Amino acid sequence: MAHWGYMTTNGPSTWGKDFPIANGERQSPIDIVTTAAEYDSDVLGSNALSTNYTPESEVKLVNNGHSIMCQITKKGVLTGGPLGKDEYRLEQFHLHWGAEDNRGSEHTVDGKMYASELHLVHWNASKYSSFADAVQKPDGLAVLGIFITPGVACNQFKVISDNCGKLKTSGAEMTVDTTLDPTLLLPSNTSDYWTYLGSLTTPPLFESVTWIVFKEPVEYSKEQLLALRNLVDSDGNHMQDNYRPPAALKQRKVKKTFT
Ligand SMILES: CN[C@H]1CN(c2cccc(OC)c2)S(=O)(=O)c2sc(S(N)(=O)=O)cc21
Ligand SMILES: [Zn+2]
Repeated sequence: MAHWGYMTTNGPSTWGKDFPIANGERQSPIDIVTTAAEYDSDVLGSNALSTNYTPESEVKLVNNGHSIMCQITKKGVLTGGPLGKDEYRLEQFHLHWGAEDNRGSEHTVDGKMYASELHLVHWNASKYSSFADAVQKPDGLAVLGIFITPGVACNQFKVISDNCGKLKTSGAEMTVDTTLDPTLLLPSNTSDYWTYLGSLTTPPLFESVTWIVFKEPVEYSKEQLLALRNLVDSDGNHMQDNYRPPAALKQRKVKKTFT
């Protein structure tokens, strides 16, 4: 098969050919229907979600042909909330975005799409020995989803948006000699989120992700969003609209931590 992507010929509607799990029981993203989400105080209220990230001393950026990714080298831990006592290690973060501000996020909220969505990918280091070991396990991964909306610039994201111009071709990598604290990429309110069991939103679409999607969006400037749209994908086209549309909820419940 031609390499998967987001064009008509290789996009989300074709992924089921090579990745039949595309039509599975716990696929992501989903449309979050806010009135159907269930407040669940015992599981969520008892131990708050907590992040303990170590700032990166240098920033490793990769254009992987589908997104721009930052490889994490320091020890960063996510635990609590739906993850219980398990400690999930931060592995990488990347984004999905649209060609215009009216689209680009993967999760939607009552049908509303945001301009972009940032994903911080973690693996269950309490139960598995490596990312590769965890990536296919039903409780192997946890991804924080942060909605991005046009507004003021996000200072911590500058190191990425300022270097997109040097990562214009698929496979391009660079290391920027500056620090980056992933904590500062999160919204100020990290108590209010939706959570559900889902999957990777790209091939191989493994059903191994506990999704945690924050209610509060983060603002990026127009210039920062434009920088993402100037990246080039593995087919040599402008990398944009690299989002999968919502999949069926099937027999799942979305939980929320706020009333
Ligand atoms: C291309 N994108 C995926 C890359 N991955 C990957 C890397 C190595 C091996 C592997 O399977 C064998 C998968 S990944 O696990 O880091 C993730 S997370 C994710 S998302 N959008 O759901 O947050 C997409 C991808
Ligand atoms: Zn993603």
